[in-house]
Amino acid sequence: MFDNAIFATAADDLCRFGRILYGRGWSPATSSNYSIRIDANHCALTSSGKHKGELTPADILVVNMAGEAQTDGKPSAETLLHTQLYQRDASIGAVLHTHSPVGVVLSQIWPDDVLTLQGWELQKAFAGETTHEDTVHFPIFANDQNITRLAANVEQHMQNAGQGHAYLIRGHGVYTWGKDIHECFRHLEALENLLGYQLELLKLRNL
Ligand SMILES: CSC[C@@H](O)[C@@H](O)C(=O)COP(=O)(O)O
Ligand SMILES: [Zn+2]
Repeated sequence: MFDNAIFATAADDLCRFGRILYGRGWSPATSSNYSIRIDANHCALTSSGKHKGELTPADILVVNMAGEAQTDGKPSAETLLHTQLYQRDASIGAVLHTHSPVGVVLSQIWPDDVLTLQGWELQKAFAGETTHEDTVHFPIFANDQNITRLAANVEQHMQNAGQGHAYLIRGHGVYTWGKDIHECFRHLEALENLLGYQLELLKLRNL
């Protein structure tokens, strides 16, 4: 079982952040999914197919770490990409997945399977990063409609190369996480801006 009061607070937070992320243009046309851990075995998660700018608590459900719904509703099609993170790291308290134009376009054109950034002050917005002189790595996974296989692919990569702060899915979007929804949102904002800088550099260099 889970604590209903903690779930209700998490559901309110997910609705509030949905309005913010939709307002930024990062979650168009029902895309994206968001979650907040409510205890060791459960998270609050957006239901599948909902408009992210108009979420109400009725659009949020509880899933266990196997991705099984514990309350009424249809869980996000990408539930396993959330539970994969919660299962591997007990310190993760929130996960945000968005479809921002910058993330989608950059992931589509970037030729390598990892995006390495260095030299940007905003890298320090990621927990544990202390200097622009370090490099941050964002893997880019091939998009896959088989989410079980994609989640296994992500887990395998993290076991081999480390967890990092975020990853991209080619032509699809980004996933990032944090100890709570506030840190997770900070990571997402940093990621969006860093990807934007990189895309702008590519444009300028092609001029
Ligand atoms: C509306 S296209 C986007 C979806 O296919 C998916 O990638 C997505 O982000 C939202 O899926 P959902 O099942 O609503 O959580
Ligand atoms: Zn998606």
